[in-house]
Amino acid sequence: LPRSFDWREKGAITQVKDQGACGSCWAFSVIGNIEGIHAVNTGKLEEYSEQELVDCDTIDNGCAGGLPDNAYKAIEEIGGLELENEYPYKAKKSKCSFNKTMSHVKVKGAVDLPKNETAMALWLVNNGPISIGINANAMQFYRGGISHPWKLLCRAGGIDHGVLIVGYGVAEYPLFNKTLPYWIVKNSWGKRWGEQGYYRVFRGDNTCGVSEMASSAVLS
Ligand SMILES: CCC[C@@H](/C=C/S(=O)(=O)c1ccccc1)NC(=O)[C@H](Cc1ccccc1)NC(=O)N1CCC(N2CCOCC2)CC1
Repeated sequence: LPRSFDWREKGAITQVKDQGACGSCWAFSVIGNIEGIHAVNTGKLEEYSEQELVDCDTIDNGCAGGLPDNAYKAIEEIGGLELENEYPYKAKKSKCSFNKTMSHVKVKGAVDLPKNETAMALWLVNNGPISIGINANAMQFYRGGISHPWKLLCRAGGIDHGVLIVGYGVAEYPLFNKTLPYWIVKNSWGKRWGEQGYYRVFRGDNTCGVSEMASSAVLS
């Protein structure tokens, strides 16, 4: 297992987006995963439409929430994903305008990863970025650095947000003879949030439930 890994360096991650005043985090998490897996499989990085999920995924609830596992199934049923610039984001649910001839990628299934951060890191290196559910309590006031809140302040059972793990690393603090392993997480609250839109969270003790709901699409 490499000591650190970052899919952004391999051109598999698109720019950070802003979901706006719409509870569509689940759609950004899933689209980010599919963009990454497609890039790893084909060498081509494309931006797919979160708005298509908000409008056309009838299993989930648009701006009122959703689950990645539902979304993968919905994309299979819808018949694929249009590009971001063909079906742009509006931060509100509107009539589904999916055009089957504009489908650029097809989902044929999904995998739920083991609830084990070492297995997740190995899977990430071999396959691509991972969609996860996370308790966002520690993200509301995050300004940067490696977030490692007390368990009782960020319960693994209180998952309420969908985000994307794009890599992992280890921070060294020789002065204190300390090393901190962390996950690199892509959020969907704009580039000005956190570290240019990213969140680094401690890796190794299921902080904020990072290993509770890890999943990925399987592309055809
Ligand atoms: C109102 C929805 C808010 C939205 C994310 C909004 S958010 O703006 O990113 C944010 C998150 C946390 C703090 C502050 C702001 N949250 C979700 O979509 C979360 C994301 C999530 C939760 C658990 C595991 C994985 C992913 N999901 C949810 O909110 N839900 C899960 C699906 C559920 N459906 C009910 C009907 O039957 C189908 C399922 C609806 C509630």
